[in-house]
Amino acid sequence: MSFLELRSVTKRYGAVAALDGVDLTVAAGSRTAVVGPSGSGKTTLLRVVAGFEAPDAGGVTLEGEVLADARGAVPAHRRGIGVVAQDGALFPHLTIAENIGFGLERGDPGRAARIAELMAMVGLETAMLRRRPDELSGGQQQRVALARALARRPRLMLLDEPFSALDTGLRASTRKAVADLLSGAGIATILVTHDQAEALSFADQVAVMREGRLSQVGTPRELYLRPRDAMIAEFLGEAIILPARIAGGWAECALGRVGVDDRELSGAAEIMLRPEQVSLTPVPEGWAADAEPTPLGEVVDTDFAGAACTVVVALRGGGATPPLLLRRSSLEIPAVGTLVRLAVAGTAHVFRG
Ligand SMILES: Nc1ncnc2c1ncn2[C@@H]1O[C@H](COP(=O)(O)OP(=O)(O)OP(=O)(O)O)[C@@H](O)[C@H]1O
Repeated sequence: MSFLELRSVTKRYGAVAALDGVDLTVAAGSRTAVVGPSGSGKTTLLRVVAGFEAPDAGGVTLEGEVLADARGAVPAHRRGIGVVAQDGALFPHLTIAENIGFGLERGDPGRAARIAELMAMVGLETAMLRRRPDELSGGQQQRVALARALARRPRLMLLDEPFSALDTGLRASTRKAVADLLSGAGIATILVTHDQAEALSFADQVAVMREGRLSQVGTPRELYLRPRDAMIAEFLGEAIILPARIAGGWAECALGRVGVDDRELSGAAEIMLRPEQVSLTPVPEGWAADAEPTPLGEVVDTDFAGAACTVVVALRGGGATPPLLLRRSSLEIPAVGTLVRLAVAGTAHVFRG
């Protein structure tokens, strides 16, 4: 039995199928990230699990308990599920202590201690308890929202883009702190995010949504290295997609002969490489071509961006192949016009049509 199971869940708004027969399972204590284009149904999925919406068809079970099916739905406050929204949605007129304690019994003698414990869990100073939300930074407010959601000891935590309002550095550190906290507490989590790097680093399982359906579900590594199609490939990072002829586990393509991850397929197909698989070495003056043909290219553009600068390379004899967009550190950017040799590390992924 899975911890959380969605079976053929459908949710319509008029003519729009926001969810169209979604099957998803989430293991106890695991972290799932849901990504997909705007309007693909990610928030609706969370709302159905939380109990803010009832599915039109299909069912949701948590630890074997039916939360929603054709017969009805358990109300949101009886599901034991915590929710943190994009803006934290704190009550602006209440103090931090009152916000965190909102779902706790007023007369409970252990209330103050529990609030202090939750503050410590999310790494906030108890001195902040008397402040109001607008006296805290965005990252601190998100931690308070998390503490409030943790207060009732949820079985499952739903995070709807909780880090999107934070700047890059704070976002990464808050995400790490939240991930460690939820894992430490053994709470299964579903995170909705627009940020592919966030999805890949946060989750054990990534689910890609498209038009109300799950296009692919797998580990971050599977989805990044073996996406089912070009849309998923490009959704999860930069991709070099080339036409190729495949035979015996090798592809002939604009980058020469490249090993592929599909030994059975033969014939024409598209292959995918991640930019970090392609290395470039400037060709020295007076260099004579090897007996072994080496793919060559010319640097036609560069863009400085610190640790991950862009180097655009037009392939020599690449025909209609668009220039390759590669990433290099600030120490390794060749000048525009440099002739470079290209080499591929690892295998290319073949899209099976
Ligand atoms: N309350 C509603 N009434 C009518 N249509 C809705 C409602 N909520 C969502 N929809 C529609 O359902 C579809 C899925 O919306 P949803 O908010 O789940 O997408 P999303 O993937 O979370 O999008 P985003 O990334 O932009 O937040 C969209 O076409 C949206 O317009």
